[in-house]
Amino acid sequence: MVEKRKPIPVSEAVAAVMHYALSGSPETVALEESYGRYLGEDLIADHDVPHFDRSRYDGYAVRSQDLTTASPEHPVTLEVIEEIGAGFIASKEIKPFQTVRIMTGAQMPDQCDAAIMFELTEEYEKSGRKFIDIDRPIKSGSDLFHKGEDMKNGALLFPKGTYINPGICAVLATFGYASVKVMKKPRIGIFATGTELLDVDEPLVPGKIRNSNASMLQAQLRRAGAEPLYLGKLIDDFDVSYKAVSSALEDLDLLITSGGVSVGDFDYLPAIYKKLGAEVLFNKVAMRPGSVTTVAELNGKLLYGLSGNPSSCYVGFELLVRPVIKSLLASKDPHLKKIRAKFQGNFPANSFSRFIRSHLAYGNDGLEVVPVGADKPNMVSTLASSDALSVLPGGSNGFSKGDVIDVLLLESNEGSKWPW
Ligand SMILES: Nc1nc2c(c(=O)[nH]1)N[C@H]1C(S)=C(S)[C@@H](COP(=O)(O)OP(=O)(O)OC[C@H]3O[C@@H](n4cnc5c(N)ncnc54)[C@H](O)[C@@H]3O)O[C@H]1N2
Ligand code: MOO
Ligand SMILES: [Mg+2]
Repeated sequence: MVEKRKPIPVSEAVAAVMHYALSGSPETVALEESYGRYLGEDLIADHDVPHFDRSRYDGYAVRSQDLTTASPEHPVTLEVIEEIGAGFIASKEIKPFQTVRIMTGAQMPDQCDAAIMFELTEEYEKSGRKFIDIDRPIKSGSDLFHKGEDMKNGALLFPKGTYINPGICAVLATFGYASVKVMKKPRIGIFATGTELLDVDEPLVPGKIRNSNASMLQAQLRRAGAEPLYLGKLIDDFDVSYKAVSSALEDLDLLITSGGVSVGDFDYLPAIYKKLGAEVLFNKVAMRPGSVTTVAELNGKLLYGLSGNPSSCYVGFELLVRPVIKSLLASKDPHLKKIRAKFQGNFPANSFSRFIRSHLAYGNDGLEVVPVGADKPNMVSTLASSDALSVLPGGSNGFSKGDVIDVLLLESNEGSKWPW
């Protein structure tokens, strides 16, 4: 008789896997390799940025107290005594009613407290000496980049686990990090099971389909910040699959299989977990797609039996594998980013929670979430056009256009804490 599985709520499944989420360790990479990685330590400013007052414009460095009476009728005249390009510093003391030409970004002379752009001055020569006229008062501090205004010495800039975007690369360079401590990429193995599977470069034949889950999972793993190790496809044979799974575990943080996890005659994963002595945390989750998602634990390592159906595999990954990877990457918000948006579909009541492949759109009245098409679990086309999942909790009366619902973002580097 076929085994009757007891579905557990999505929240319980998430809690069960997060119980085994380990913290990862850091490694050092060159700054140029750090983009897209996650900080392996808190980033703390060890000096002010900028570390000196700088001119905002190509113009003149002035002493604002010289200009308090300046007006179009009575401009104030200053003598120009030298010129400072970016990278140079003043060599002379600037006395009352003196000024220096200064270029954008150059260090302000100590005696000057403001800059004024060339365009607001009149320059002329008299008896071989250079002068400018200024026809307005200048506030102390104006048109400067002030010492420490960007980042203050001692400030915690970004905590460990922050995703390194191009701006953080700039900050790292600013503080002299030629090499950067980043979190090691979790090493995640993938097997695609199914005798029906053809390799991507094989021609179609009756009864067989190309293996799309392996490519999809590798991309999902990369998007989550992990290093995928594709270990190949396995035919639906117990001995072959058992041997492959048991020998793969050693060198991995976590193992994913796709397919072979339901109650079919050739679904061998449940029996493999049994023979391995792994503890099955759950083998049915009250969600669609992905209800057959099974997770087992062996010596603290998680074995994910994701569904063979592409959409079920995809959703099972995003809800249950991604947060474990993000924890290994030191994220404090490891779950998919959750926002609220106006639902643009109509779905009947369902006892299982539904995660509808969707697109987030910017409507005239705010964010809208639009189901992208048929929601059958075998479909890959709808995955291709999804950047969000509409969350329709189980046990409700159904959802209609205009309802404001939870939406999970698939492409965001931000995340959410649990519970959503
Ligand atoms: N009697 C029941 N039958 C099924 C149930 C159930 O509860 N009772 N659950 C259904 C649900 S829901 C799902 S989802 C699937 C899950 O099946 P498995 O995870 O065991 O996966 P397979 O049977 O191996 O394959 C399912 C489907 O996916 C295709 N597939 C598999 N691998 C790949 C791949 N790498 N790339 C592309 N497509 C793949 C495979 O050919 C099948 O069509 O079970 C239902 N049945
Ligand atoms: O629930 Mo299955 O896992 O739809 O696709
Ligand atoms: Mg099956």
